[in-house]
Amino acid sequence: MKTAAIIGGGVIGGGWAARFLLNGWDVRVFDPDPEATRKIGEVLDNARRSLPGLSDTAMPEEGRLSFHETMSEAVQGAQWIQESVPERLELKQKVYQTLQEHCDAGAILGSSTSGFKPSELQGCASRPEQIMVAHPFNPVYLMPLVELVPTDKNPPEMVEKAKEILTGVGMFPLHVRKEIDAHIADRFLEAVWREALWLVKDGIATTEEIDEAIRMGFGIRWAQMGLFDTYRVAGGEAGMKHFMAQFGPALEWPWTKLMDVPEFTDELVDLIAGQSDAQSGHMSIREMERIRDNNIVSMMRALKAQDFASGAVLNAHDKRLSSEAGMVRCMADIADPAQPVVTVARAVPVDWLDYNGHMTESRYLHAFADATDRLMEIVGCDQEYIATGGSFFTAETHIRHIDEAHLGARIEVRTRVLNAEGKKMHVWHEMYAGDRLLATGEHILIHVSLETRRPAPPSEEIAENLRTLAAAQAGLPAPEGVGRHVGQPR
Ligand SMILES: NC(=O)C1=CN([C@@H]2O[C@H](COP(=O)(O)OP(=O)(O)OC[C@H]3O[C@@H](n4cnc5c(N)ncnc54)[C@H](O)[C@@H]3O)[C@@H](O)[C@H]2O)C=CC1
Ligand SMILES: C[N+](C)(C)CC(=O)CC(=O)[O-]
Repeated sequence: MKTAAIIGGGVIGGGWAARFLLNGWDVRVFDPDPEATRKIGEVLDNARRSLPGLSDTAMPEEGRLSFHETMSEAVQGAQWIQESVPERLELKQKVYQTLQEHCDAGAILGSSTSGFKPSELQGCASRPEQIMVAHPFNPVYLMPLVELVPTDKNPPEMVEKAKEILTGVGMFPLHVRKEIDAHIADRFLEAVWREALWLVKDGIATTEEIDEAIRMGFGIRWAQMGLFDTYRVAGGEAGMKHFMAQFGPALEWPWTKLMDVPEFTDELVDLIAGQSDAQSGHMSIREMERIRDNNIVSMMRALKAQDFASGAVLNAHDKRLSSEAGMVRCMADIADPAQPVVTVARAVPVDWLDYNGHMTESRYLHAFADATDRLMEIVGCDQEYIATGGSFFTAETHIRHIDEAHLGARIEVRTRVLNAEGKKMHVWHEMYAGDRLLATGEHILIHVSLETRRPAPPSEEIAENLRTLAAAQAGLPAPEGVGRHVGQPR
């Protein structure tokens, strides 16, 4: 059993709890705050409505969540212990001393610290080799990045194990090779934060104007290509050297106030907080979290389609989840060919919804098209085969929309091959949420040559696999609604 202990269940600990739990781990929480159960419950509600939407395959069954009165009880049986107590070094060191009196010597202790170096955390620990920084980003259940900062006290196999575990819960562990205050990413955030404080303090821009400057421009660019690749492209055909030649001199100009820190007076705090209230005070933090989560999921799903940056991390995680869930990928995986084959299992993501608050009509076809793609792969019409010049084109589709699906609903498509003769394949999909039939899709596909773009016979292997499925499933009752057309009299 995979078990994680979460020590400190605030903003970040709650996010870690959701990340592990929704990826199938049992999660044991210790937090002395009497409100911790409620707070984590609310974070979990948000995670449940957003995280499954990042996957194009079903997430595993949730693990078990438990709350414990003591740290010693919480760490029992945990292979991963994530410390997310407030950012105070002496508090964190004290927590490690207690943890190490009770936890397994082989467990990994990750710290969420935004800025302390791992050597500082290991300072007075009895087993420093267990402790490393695992610095996440908020919301931890959606953001892939975790800065993993070990020291030379951590055995390399423990560092590898840590990477494996973090990858296994869908994260992107960035190995920070040399420890430094605030790691890599927080140094940037700190620089931007400082500059922004100056702009507000000096009355140049409001908090809202600064946010617009980020979200309408470089924030979008950074999310997909980062800093250096973005500037390389900005250098035009001559690339990075030209970019640096053009903008290098600006380093000498007064383009930044980064060397100075604005004095953190009550006046400055009130100025920023007042502008921030005016900007977004009409929304609750939970509401803002939901808006943020919808946006992040939609943007990352767009990157998924490009298999790029965080989208590539999500695709790799989907592959792992799909194989762990035992999704059928080839004929040999099919346990009983006489039964419909499960070709899609997933949650309804936020970008599949419409103004009626349910899965929009085109996404029914999207899901059925994914199911057909999976069937093609199963019978041998996979990427490798397609590269040889054969494929299927869809010639006709009839969808019946029978029931609604809402955000986060787990849907499953069960597929039958009704007929497969020569170049033609007749497919029947049924989409379910639990026992509820949501839709049926009936499709005729024609095998084609990608060279002539005309019908052509499939390979003998594909033809044989299709015949096998059609013959095995022929004993099932004819599907209700098969062969129907839009029959409304004029
Ligand atoms: N908030 C953020 O944006 C980020 C914070 N971090 C880091 O995560 C850590 C936690 O920060 P937040 O979650 O933001 O703080 P938070 O204040 O939301 O949560 C801290 C939690 O720790 C609990 N706690 C206090 N003493 C404890 C103890 N002795 N044992 C167990 N729990 C205890 C508190 O009751 C509280 O629920 C910090 O090290 C912070 O630097 C990392 C990434 C982002
Ligand atoms: C502001 N912060 C230093 C706590 C930020 C982080 O540590 C990471 C994040 O999520 O922005």
